[in-house]
Amino acid sequence: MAAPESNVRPPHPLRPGRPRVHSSPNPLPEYAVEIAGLAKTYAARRRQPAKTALAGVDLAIPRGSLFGLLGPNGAGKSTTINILAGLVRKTAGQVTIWGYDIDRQPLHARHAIGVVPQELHIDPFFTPREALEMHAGMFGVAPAARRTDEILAALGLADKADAYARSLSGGMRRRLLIGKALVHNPPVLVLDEPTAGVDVELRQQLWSYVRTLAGRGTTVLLTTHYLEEAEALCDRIAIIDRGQVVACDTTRALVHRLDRKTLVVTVADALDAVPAALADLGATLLDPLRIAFRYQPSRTRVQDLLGAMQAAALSVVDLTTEEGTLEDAFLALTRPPAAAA
Ligand SMILES: Nc1ncnc2c1ncn2[C@@H]1O[C@H](COP(=O)(O)OP(=O)(O)OP(=O)(O)O)[C@@H](O)[C@H]1O
Repeated sequence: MAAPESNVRPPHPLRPGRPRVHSSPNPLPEYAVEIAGLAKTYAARRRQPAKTALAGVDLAIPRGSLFGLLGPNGAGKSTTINILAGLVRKTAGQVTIWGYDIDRQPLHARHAIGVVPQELHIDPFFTPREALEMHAGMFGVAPAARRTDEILAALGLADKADAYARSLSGGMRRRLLIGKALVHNPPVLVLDEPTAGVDVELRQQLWSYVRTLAGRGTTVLLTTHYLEEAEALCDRIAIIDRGQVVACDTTRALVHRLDRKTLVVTVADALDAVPAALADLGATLLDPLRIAFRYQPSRTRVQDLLGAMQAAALSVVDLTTEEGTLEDAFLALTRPPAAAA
């Protein structure tokens, strides 16, 4: 499949099918998506009170990044994505996609983005080939400029190109939805929970395809509930909670920021309990031969912990250290429902 050409403007909405080489002085925006002060309050309906889903979100997604948007249920992830996709109207704030303001240049903005929705809704009466062709038509991509066969092949759907969509498995449907989001060759691809409910093998396939797209220059924004997915795929992550961004950093820095590590020491002789001096340093007994120290690397040196072991006349046989995980960072940064105001 041809590389999405990030230096090529999406097709002009009024002159479809003819992507134009960007002629502005700043052909490649520094940020593929910029969001400032984004707010959304869903209006009250019947017995439902008004609901503020986003309360001033600021996000800058660097061009070419694989960016993860994480957050607990109801945090505002889908609302953010639906605003980018033009499906939900924001209450306040500014959004640009590939440099196009979604209020002032909505058609350009929409052509710069492909959105893969969470729901696996596919019209059962169209084959994958027909579905892609129709979608390309909707975006005004001229027949000669369409890449239907390329996309079907890249997504492993070539042999199902002319099958009824209703005969496709869940995984194939998900891939077809990705294909639909790519027909107009957008520089920004948004995946809302791309691997929810898919098996391990397909998850690996999708990850690999997402990495390929990112490697070719497509900016990818994905939401996921699977923290290991974000950790494995994303170079930057924003954590959103109750409509606000509570952290936004490189994946590595987020984990590092936790400032928590665990040192596990194996001792030569079985213990009934940790000596009091070690308990004061945060040590606990994992089993009679292993002591765990949970410590903050910024405050405590491993050398000091080992010194305390020696002072307690314990003979060390082996030791390992464990970093915090993204899950630890996520839990530390988001509030459980009970702690909510
Ligand atoms: N159409 C709507 N009308 C009223 N409230 C809504 C609507 N859509 C979402 N909400 C509310 O807005 C808040 C944010 O919802 P949103 O779907 O954006 O969160 P999310 O982070 O995507 O959650 P999840 O991970 O569960 O999909 C929630 O409290 C939700 O109930």
